[in-house]
Amino acid sequence: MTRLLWTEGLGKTFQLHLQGGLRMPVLENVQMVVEAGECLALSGPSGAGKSTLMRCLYGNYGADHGRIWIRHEGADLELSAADARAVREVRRRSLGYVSQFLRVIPRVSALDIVAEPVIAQGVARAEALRRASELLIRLNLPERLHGLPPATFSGGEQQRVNLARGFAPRYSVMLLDEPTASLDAANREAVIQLVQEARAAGTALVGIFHDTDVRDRVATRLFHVQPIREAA
Ligand SMILES: Nc1ncnc2c1ncn2[C@@H]1O[C@H](COP(=O)(O)OP(=O)(O)OP(=O)(O)O)[C@@H](O)[C@H]1O
Repeated sequence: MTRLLWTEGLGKTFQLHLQGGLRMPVLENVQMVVEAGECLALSGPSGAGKSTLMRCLYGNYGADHGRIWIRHEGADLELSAADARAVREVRRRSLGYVSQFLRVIPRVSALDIVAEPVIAQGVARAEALRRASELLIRLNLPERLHGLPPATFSGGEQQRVNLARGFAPRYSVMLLDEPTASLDAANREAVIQLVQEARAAGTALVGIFHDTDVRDRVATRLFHVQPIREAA
């Protein structure tokens, strides 16, 4: 099997400067591997560190201990040691992140928001727009909304634009943070299909799915994030 994203002894401690420098260890010695075609669902109680782990994997939080590796452009790259330019390149080519909320850009249409990361990969604009439109239709976003900026869209509509933007570039590794949180049954189904197609194409996915029905249908494996008992 081909591992696409993995950690070695990953640790993360927050330091609370406003609380006299109190140290809050959240992740300790995390050994996680996700292979091509797998969808790993992070489990563990509220506050265990699932979102923190996702943010470390995307490079938003630095790791205090251990390493994070990603398969990028045919080679193993240590993401936890990569400089900002290399992280940007990994995010452009290999690593996608679908957060719960869309970052709306004033005056940019839903279609352009979805097509933008595809164009950034070097795909021709017409093809990127075609892919964007196809995904928005699959996610049931009414066509009259495709040309409008999503600032005034409903929460569920914005989340679907965000999902389309996440899936359009066909990254080899995807991180999904509650991708179905504000979706109705039909749209949850569309997301489940997208995850299954991505897996079939060899994508490795890591997700937080609080909806257990969705989790049972998309996850190939659970990864338990162990809560740490005491603050140091
Ligand atoms: N930026 C931060 N600064 C300080 N502490 C933080 C920060 N982010 C998270 N934490 C703490 O780390 C712990 C883990 O939080 P995290 O959001 O990763 O948990 P979670 O497992 O995703 O929880 P939930 O299922 O409720 O979303 C919590 O105790 C939280 O208060």
